Amino acid sequence: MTTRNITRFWEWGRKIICVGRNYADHAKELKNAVPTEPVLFLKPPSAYVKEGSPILVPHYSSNLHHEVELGIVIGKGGTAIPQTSAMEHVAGYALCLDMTARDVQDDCKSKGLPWTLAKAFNTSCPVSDFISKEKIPDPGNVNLWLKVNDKMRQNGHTSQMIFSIPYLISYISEIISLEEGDLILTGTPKGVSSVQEFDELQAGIEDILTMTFKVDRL
Ligand SMILES: O=C(O)/C=C/C(=O)CC(=O)C(=O)O
Ligand SMILES: [Mg+2]
Repeated sequence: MTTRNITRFWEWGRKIICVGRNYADHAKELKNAVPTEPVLFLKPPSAYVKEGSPILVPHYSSNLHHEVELGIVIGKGGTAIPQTSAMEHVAGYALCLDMTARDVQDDCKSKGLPWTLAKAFNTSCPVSDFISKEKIPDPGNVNLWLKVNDKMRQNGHTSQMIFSIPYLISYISEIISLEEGDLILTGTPKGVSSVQEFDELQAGIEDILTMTFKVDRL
């Protein structure tokens, strides 16, 4: 029997639950109201891509955006997890990108359709190596940044989140039971912008980790 290792959670085929509009400055830059409840959507495990492989622009989009986000790796599953014990369910963290076909998302929004085509395509979730819980003692207090071709585009701080990590774990798990190996993307700070074929994206979290991805087109 092969044993699964949580440090390679992206190979487990588990859920990716994404939180949207969790930073007021990002909600405002896209002219959205600041939410009073978390906005949720999903990506399939086929969205994962690791460094060394490219982010692919979907053939039906001409405006692919980067969104740098803190990912929470679930280590212990549960349903209706209380906020007070939520952090006991966290195995660790990952630096993630929520790649978004913004033109497609705008079209879906105007037609009242779900965001699947805009958010869930192959390679829409570039992910770093696993970051142990010990390396981030306070996940609500870390700096995230992203550069495109060496130019800083996003430079935010998780202290700016509207809904805290314990609140998100509790809120999500009441609706969608969490399982070991699931990943929660906690939303992006301001500064999202377009990327093109051949661009290089570099993202980092504090002085803990950086990751680099090239953009390609099928
Ligand atoms: O409502 C919109 O126009 C866009 C929302 C998002 O893409 C939400 C996120 O994914 C996020 O805030 O991280
Ligand atoms: Mg996002």
